[in-house]
Amino acid sequence: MNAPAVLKAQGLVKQFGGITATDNVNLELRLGARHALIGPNGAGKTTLINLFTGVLPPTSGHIELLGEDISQLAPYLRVRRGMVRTFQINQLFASMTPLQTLAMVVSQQRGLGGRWWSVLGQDQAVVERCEALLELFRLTEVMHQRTEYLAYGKRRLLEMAIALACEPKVLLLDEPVAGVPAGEREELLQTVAALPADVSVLLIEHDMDLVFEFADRITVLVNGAVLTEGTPQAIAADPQVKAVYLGHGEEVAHG
Ligand SMILES: Nc1ncnc2c1ncn2[C@@H]1O[C@H](COP(=O)(O)OP(=O)(O)OP(=O)(O)O)[C@@H](O)[C@H]1O
Repeated sequence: MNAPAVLKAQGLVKQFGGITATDNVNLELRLGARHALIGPNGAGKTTLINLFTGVLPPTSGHIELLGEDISQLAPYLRVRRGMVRTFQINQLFASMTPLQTLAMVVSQQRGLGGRWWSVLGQDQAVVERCEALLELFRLTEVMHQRTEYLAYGKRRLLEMAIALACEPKVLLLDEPVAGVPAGEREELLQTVAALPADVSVLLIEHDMDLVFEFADRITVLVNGAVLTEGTPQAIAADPQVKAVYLGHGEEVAHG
């Protein structure tokens, strides 16, 4: 039997003036899924993520998180209910270290508010959670370096660690390897592969190698609408998908 859906879009529409950026999208992310959302430039991936997170209100349609309608909920309340996203653009605190950053987020998450500096080193549970996150995201060696001096790949890892520190049930991963130099890619790919199994992940990605390595399910978005959805094998073999990608100078080179 299928795992239950943790995130659902039902008849989701977003119009900007005359442009329909999201066109009656139905999508289900299942518990523990490794689900990728792909589509050529301008297909509406970013708009869909903004609808999920609540940054944009839908023109019509509904979004359900863990069985509850969250369509009207403010973005921070969606985070609190377990849906967290990472960002394509670096939004890190340059002058803080990975340890300080994570201590702040973990403390906040545990209701210890802004007292992270006094908590750090004293609250064993916070320390242990930070250590585990630093380890999982391969940041232990650089935990005392200011973020502004970290390699780009390490900063992307820190972004993911911050997202995980929010204890998500649903993680929206926005292009985790975009712009990462070849030498730092492998570490990132391995880390994405090692994300906790109970966190359901929706990956938005242009990199087809990562999509096909990672995903057990793929949704293809074209002109704001779902073109098709299926297993990686089915998507790679789909002539419609090939046509869309070849038409945009990209390639679905797996099968
Ligand atoms: N704020 C906005 N106002 C007007 N049109 C918008 C706005 N945001 C997005 N669009 C339009 O909606 C469509 C979908 O854009 P979107 O950025 O969601 O696509 P995308 O798949 O994320 O593209 P990319 O892969 O290039 O990031 C495009 O035609 C875009 O021009």
